Amino acid sequence: MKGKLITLEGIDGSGKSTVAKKLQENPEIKAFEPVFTREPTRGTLTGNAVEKAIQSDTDQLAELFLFTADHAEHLAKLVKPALESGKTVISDRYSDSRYAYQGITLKTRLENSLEWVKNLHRGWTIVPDLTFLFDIRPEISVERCGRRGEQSKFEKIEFLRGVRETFLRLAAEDPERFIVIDASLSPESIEKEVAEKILEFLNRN
Ligand SMILES: Nc1ncnc2c1ncn2[C@@H]1O[C@H](COP(=O)(O)OP(=O)(O)O)[C@@H](O)[C@H]1O
Ligand SMILES: Cc1cn([C@H]2C[C@H](O)[C@@H](COP(=O)(O)OP(=O)(O)O)O2)c(=O)[nH]c1=O
Repeated sequence: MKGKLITLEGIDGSGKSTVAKKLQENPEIKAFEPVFTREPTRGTLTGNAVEKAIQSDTDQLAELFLFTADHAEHLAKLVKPALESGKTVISDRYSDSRYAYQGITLKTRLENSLEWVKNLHRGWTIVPDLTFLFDIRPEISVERCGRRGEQSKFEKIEFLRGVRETFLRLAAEDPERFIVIDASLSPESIEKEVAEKILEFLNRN
């Protein structure tokens, strides 16, 4: 039996991690014993490399390959084995983050950068069964990030506007897989909506 892969996507500060944490405590979700994970991975060789790249002025193409190497490692060591043993996997960020972020960072370097980045994944990635897009205006999410205290080089309003548009484009192209969430609402109402949709999906499949 193959398990289901559910991903949470959205720009920095859209509230993915907050909801992921709440889902982990939700008794009805817990009953399915999902594996919670994230990209970039934490504490791995590839995850550490990505962390250093994000904190420095790394070449954008090199950065794409580091994020993609981390995805390969994540798939091989965690996602694939879990799905093969029938488990549900819930990942805070996944391949769509590469399509949206690196699609933008590389847009002046590669012709049709979005397609190029998608093609790089073709043939070996595992496409999620369900993806929640936490949609929010970057003006709001960047302010939230400021309050959180972290600073990523990607947390710039103009840049995140492009990333948001790309995420929305990906969602429009694949409406069967994506559910777009209004991430400007309260954490409680977002968690309720996401949990309900996950339970509906898992009970149906
Ligand atoms: N729905 C929400 N409304 C207001 N603030 C929120 C909401 N969700 C998260 N936050 C706050 O915004 C910041 C970013 O949230 P976080 O979950 O870390 O976002 P992400 O994982 O998408 O980057 C945190 O300080 C968090 O407490
Ligand atoms: C997974 C991934 C993340 N990123 C970016 C998004 C974030 O700005 C940064 C770190 O991801 P993350 O730690 O998830 O940041 P946040 O909690 O703010 O959402 O890396 C990419 O550019 N490409 C990718 O493939």
